[in-house]
Amino acid sequence: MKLSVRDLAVTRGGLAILEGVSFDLAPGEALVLRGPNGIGKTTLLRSVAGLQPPETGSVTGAEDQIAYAAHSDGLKAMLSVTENLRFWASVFGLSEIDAALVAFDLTSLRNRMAGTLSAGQKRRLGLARLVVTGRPIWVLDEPTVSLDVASVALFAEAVRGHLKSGGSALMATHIDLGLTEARVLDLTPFRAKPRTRQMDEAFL
Ligand SMILES: Nc1ncnc2c1ncn2[C@@H]1O[C@H](COP(=O)(O)OP(=O)(O)OP(=O)(O)O)[C@@H](O)[C@H]1O
Repeated sequence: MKLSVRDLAVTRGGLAILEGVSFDLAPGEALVLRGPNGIGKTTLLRSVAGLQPPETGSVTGAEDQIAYAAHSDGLKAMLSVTENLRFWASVFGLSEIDAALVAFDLTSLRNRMAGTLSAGQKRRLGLARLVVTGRPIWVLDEPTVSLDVASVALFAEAVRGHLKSGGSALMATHIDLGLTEARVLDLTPFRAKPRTRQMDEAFL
C-alpha cells in the first residue's frame, strides 16, 4: 500500500517547524530525508509514524503498516538478543527471528543480555527488530548512528532486501548509504515561515 503525505505542517514545542511537505512512497521505494540539523526531520518522521499529530495536512496508508526505529533503542537490557527479538516478533503476532539475526550479524551474540552489548551492537539489534515486525513501511531516524562501516553495509543490504520483497523505507540520515535506488527529499525549502499572529490583542 502506498504511503501518501500531503501538505503536512508540523510543530515542535508550539513552534511551526515545517510546512507544505508532500511525498508518496510506494512499495519497493526508499526515500531519504535530508536537511541541516534542526530542520525537522525527526519531527516529520514522528508525525508520519503517528506519534505526534500534524498541525495540518494528511498521512494516508500508514495505519498498521509502519515499523518505526529512532534514537532511543528501547531494548530490554535484562533480556538476551534472542529474547528481545522474540518479544518484538510476538508484539506483532509473529515468531520468526532467524532472518533478522543473520541480516544484522547477531547470531554469535544471540545469548548475550542486550544491556551488555556495545553501542553499535545495540543499534544492530534495534534495527533487527524492524525485520521481525513484518511491517512493510520502515521509518528510520538516523539508523546508522554508532554503526561501523561493515554494519552500515549490512544495514543498506537489509534495506535493499526489504525493498525487493515489496517493503518501503523512509529515513533521515546524514550519511550516504550507497542506496542508489533511494530518492532524496531535501526539507530545507519547507522550513516554516515565522508566523505573524492571526489575532492581535486589543489595543488598550
Ligand atoms: N521541546 C522543544 N521546544 C522547542 N523546540 C524544539 C523542541 N524540541 C525540538 N525543538 C526544535 O525543533 C526543531 C526540529 O527538531 P528535529 O529534531 O525534528 O530536527 P532534525 O532535523 O531531526 O535535527 P537533527 O539533524 O539534528 O537530528 C529544532 O530546531 C529543535 O531545536
